[in-house]
Amino acid sequence: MYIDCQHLKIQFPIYNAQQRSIKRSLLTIAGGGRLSQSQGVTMVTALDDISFSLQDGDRLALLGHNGSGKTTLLRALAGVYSPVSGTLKTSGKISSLLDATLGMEPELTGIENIKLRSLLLGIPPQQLPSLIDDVIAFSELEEFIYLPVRTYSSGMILRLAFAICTARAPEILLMDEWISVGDAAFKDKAEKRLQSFIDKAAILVIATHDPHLANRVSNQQLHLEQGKIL
Ligand SMILES: Nc1ncnc2c1ncn2[C@@H]1O[C@H](COP(=O)(O)OP(=O)(O)OP(=O)(O)O)[C@@H](O)[C@H]1O
Repeated sequence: MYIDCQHLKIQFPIYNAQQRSIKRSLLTIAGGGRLSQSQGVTMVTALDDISFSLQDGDRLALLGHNGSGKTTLLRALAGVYSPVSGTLKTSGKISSLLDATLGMEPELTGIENIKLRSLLLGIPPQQLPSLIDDVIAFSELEEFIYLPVRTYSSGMILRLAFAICTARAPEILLMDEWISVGDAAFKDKAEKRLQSFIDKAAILVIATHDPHLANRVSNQQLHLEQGKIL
């Protein structure tokens, strides 16, 4: 498994920055050239000339101030954004803990949501019964697992989503900050499961503002500033 990223550039066109005065003031504020004009459209350069390679066993922490490009890089790795230039090659199944509750269907029961997620994650049907047992036991939702998810509290939805997302070992794992789930009693249990889930990943990329966490979980760090590597 690997990630090979060379000279990656990601830009966003902003189509509604129409007024000349807005454009001029934005371009002035931006300094370092992150906002530019192309054929009358304002472009934000979120990432510019990003190169790195990761192999099995690598744990990369992305550090940087708000707006430095960490989330954009994770989304590009997940295939959400295509590069304007540069190349991004990956080998291995990518799992992302960017938004655990994404894709949860409120009208379906807990059990049905587990089945739906398993399908989306490509889990073989023969593994489904043990996965369902594991998620039910871990999430502690008991008989609520047979009710529609819209009847759950926000904490119950998070428990279910977290239990599903962390049920199978990932190959390449992308995380935006360290996720924290549930009340005090559940948090300890969730932390242990998360740590063992991360340990099983061949490659980890985590964005964080916390240098202590970065030192604890990573063996490589990338400091971003205004979309570039410092
Ligand atoms: N969909 C979008 N459209 C336009 N600009 C965007 C979009 N997404 C991100 N940007 C811009 O790209 C830059 C990088 O944003 P990004 O969300 O990657 O930063 P970040 O390092 O994750 O910040 P934070 O620590 O606040 O989460 C910012 O200037 C932001 O305004």
